[in-house]
Amino acid sequence: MSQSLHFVVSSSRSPNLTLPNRSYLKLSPPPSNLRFPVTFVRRPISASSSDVDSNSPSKVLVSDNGKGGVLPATSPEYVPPPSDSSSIDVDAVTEADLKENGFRSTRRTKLVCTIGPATCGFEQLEALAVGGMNVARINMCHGSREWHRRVIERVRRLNEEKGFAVAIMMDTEGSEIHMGELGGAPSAKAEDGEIWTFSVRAFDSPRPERTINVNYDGFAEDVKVGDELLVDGGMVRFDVIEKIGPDVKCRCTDPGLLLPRANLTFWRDGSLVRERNAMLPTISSKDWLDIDFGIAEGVDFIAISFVKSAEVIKHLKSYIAARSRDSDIAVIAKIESIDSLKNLEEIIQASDGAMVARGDLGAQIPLEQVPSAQQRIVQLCRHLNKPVIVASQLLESMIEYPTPTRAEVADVSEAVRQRADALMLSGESAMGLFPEKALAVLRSVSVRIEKWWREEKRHEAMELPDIASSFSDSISEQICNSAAKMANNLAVDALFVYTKTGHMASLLSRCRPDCPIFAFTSTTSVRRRLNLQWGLIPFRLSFSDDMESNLNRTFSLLKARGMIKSGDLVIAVSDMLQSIQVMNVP
Ligand SMILES: Nc1ncnc2c1ncn2[C@@H]1O[C@H](COP(=O)(O)OP(=O)(O)O)[C@@H](O)[C@H]1O
Ligand SMILES: C=C(OP(=O)(O)O)C(=O)O
Ligand SMILES: [K+]
Ligand SMILES: [Mg+2]
Repeated sequence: MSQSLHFVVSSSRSPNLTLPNRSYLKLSPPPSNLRFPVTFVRRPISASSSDVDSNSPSKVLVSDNGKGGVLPATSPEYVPPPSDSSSIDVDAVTEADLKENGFRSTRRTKLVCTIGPATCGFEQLEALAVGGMNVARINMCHGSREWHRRVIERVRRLNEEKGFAVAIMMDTEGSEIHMGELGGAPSAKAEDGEIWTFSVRAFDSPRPERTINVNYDGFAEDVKVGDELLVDGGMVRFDVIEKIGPDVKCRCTDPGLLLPRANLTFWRDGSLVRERNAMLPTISSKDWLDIDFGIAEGVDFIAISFVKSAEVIKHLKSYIAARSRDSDIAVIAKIESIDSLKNLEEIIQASDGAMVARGDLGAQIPLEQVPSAQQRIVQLCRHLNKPVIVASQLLESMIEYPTPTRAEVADVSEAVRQRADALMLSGESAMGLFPEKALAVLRSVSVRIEKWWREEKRHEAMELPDIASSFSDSISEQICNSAAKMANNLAVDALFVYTKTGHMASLLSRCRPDCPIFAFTSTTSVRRRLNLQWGLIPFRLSFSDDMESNLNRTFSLLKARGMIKSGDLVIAVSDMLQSIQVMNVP
């Protein structure tokens, strides 16, 4: 059976348009001069595309025999066609994935990799991109600006030469209290019962034995004898036993390895001590210099550590808007402090996205409260239509071992099941022994859990609240909600969205539909930014206000590359023409 359908939700959108009433939103009958004959064919989800991974980047590529490795989906020699106004930009890995596995099995959860000494080379970065890295994160806590500049350059070159759209996220150091450099040593071992001195004094090299420099001047004033000092949220513990001027003497109670620049917190009667250190600025003077660096380098995201209030986010956004030409750097609020949990909704509202920074969060609130905080942050971000990253210790054991613990796989699964936009690797990719394998685990677990969720239809009946702030936005939101619902009900192969700013694409992503979302946008920076959002496959394509010609061009370009085929069922929406169109690819 086939029949013709055509949904058009009225005409074009203009910011100044005042809409008379809601009857404006209507489904028009098929016009007699229907130029898009729409054939609607019902078919089962599994009819055409395989949900099973084959030899693709989505396959489980990690083996614990020590030999397993990432099998690149494409040859490293791949050179994408030159981009001009008549072409479409998509990376080789996505292209191969779509061709080999069909739309259904594309990965929806995005992957962020922290770049460090283990992954900063061009080939290493390329291996990560081939392995599915969507965003490269540089952490300004470590390394020099010159080091970070070279990483950014390599990622940019990779994008240009190989057609990737890997975005760059710069993460600020923030005013955290941390240890100094250990005089060049990679680590220092603290044994049970040993007395160590923590001091704001700077020491000459070589560092005196059992002495640690602390970066915060008020340290000795804030701590009290009897406090507990936690290194890296409890990897090593000390009791404060004596204060002598700037020096704080501590006895080790939980032995372990001290790493350079490890984070320090102190606890009194079971709670985090918040004295003068609570007054430290969220963005330090060093952070402002790093932010200037990030703006000059044109990074895509700036993640702000230890956010306490929405004000700091608003302040930074206006700073960026005044300095960055296109002001298109997105600001990500890292939720990792008690204050950020208190002001969560307004912080997320003010930001362009959030990160559940579980490392420091778990050092600021009792560990057993971290999972519920994570769930709350992920849900709130989805309600407010902000991308959310779940970060820290997802595969911590893979810093040293080629295979994850079962508990780590369960943790990754839970984040995917919560439908977070993105998962992040920290030490696993920055300085671990198996960065590509860790990425492959995130990839295969994501694909498998997403598939499970679709099969089981584990849609929690999440009623998304209305978030539009204008009637025009409300139309976009309703169109996207309806289009996503239709896409599920009709089991379409893909949603297409033509979007200039990316807003409509994010509204579709927010619905977490069963099919992938092909997001067509005319600028490379928007394309890169969309790479952080759940379910979006961003393409760069120059398009016009004429949806008919956009669709025809897209179909022929994608067909020529073998990424779609005649008969695929597609729903298209756009932010120029507020419409929902259902059609088979001609
Ligand atoms: N640019 C870098 N240079 C050197 N080491 C780095 C760099 N980035 C990250 N690392 C290493 O990887 C570890 C994990 O990274 P991350 O989680 O981002 O930092 P942190 O542990 O300080 O919060 C760091 O502790 C550090 O040892
Ligand atoms: C991601 C985090 O921040 P950073 O790695 O910068 O400490 C965290 O604390 O979990
Ligand atoms: K940081
Ligand atoms: Mg942190």
